[in-house]
Amino acid sequence: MAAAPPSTVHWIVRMNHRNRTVCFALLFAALGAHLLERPLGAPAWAALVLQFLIGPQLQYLWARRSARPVQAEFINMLIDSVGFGVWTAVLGFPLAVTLILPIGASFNLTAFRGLRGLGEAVVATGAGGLLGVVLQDLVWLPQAGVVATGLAVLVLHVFVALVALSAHDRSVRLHVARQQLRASEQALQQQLEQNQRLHAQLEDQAHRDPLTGLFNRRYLVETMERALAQSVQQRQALSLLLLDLDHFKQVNDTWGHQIGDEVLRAVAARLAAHVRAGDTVCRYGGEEFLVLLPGMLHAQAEERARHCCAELAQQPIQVGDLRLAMTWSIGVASHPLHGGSAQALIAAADRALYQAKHQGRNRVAMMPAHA
Ligand SMILES: Nc1nc2c(ncn2[C@@H]2O[C@H](COP(=O)(O)OP(=O)(O)OP(=O)(O)O)[C@@H](O)[C@H]2O)c(=O)[nH]1
Repeated sequence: MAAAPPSTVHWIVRMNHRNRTVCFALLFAALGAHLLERPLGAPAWAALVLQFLIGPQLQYLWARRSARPVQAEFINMLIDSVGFGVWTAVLGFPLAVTLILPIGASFNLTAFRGLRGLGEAVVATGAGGLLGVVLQDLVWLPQAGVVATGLAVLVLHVFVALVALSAHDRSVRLHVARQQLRASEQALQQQLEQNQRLHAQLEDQAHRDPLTGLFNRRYLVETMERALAQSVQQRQALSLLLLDLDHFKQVNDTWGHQIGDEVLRAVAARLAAHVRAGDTVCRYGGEEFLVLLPGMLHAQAEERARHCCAELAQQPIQVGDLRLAMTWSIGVASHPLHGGSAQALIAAADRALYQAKHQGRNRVAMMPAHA
């Protein structure tokens, strides 16, 4: 069965309507029993019916249609308090009624409006009492019959029980709502973390070459600008190696493009395995790679390049059963020796690489300072 849609009537209006309907019916009986002992005529009965049987429904209709239902309900509670005062005085201040009606009025208004509500309840009930004295003169009949007294005490019990039930119901709902809120907060947090992971993954992918997994040229440009700025600031050297596989076209032509891809992957893995933590290895072009070496002096970079050259020349690339002898031609450039910008350094390394190729390949070359 589908759950009933939540009511659109404010919960204070609903709760007071339920409490009034039940308690006022009992109050009608309790005050009616007093009236039987003190016949005050038809107008008193009419007033009793109006306030305690018809009143709760009229008050509810008015409050639920009001643009400000809580404010309307507050006025309803003041009307209740004035009415209680009038009835207490008119009936001659019978003991039980004199106790429970002001208590009920104060309890309700205090629950909704705090200390201010308590003051308002006292004033409204007192004003009602004065009005009752004006209407009826001051009568003093504190004694009442057993039925009237018993009914009055029953009303107080029922009223307190109804209010306690509402408080319990609201605290249970609050607890459930808090748990739901916590669960959705957790779900949101997880979603956020997943999004952050995805974002980091995507960002990493955007910086990677899909074939070799090395950084791509775009990433290199960004990184090199940063690394250079840092080198200038810290007055440190920065070197770069531009490596190009020799006669790579022959691999493709002889063994096919797929084997060529495997060779590129294998040389990329070797390069990546031989760098320091802060170095950046990237695939610069087809069979061209670039290694950025922050803090490395030119002589050390040259040494590193020679090591790369020797290592590849001595250890052929293994692709399945194939052992392919490959060699590097490497151009070396350094900051500040060959310039202060990424563009100048790459151009110097490129010229050196061209020289290495021109001189017969499988070698390292570098340009003179600021050539
Ligand atoms: N398999 C494969 N080949 C590529 C890739 N990118 C570029 N190439 C090939 O790399 C080869 C580069 O050839 P060239 O520029 O003539 O250079 P090379 O044969 O290495 O000769 P030198 O550099 O002069 O020693 C071309 O055949 C390209 O098709 C790639 O991602 N995979």
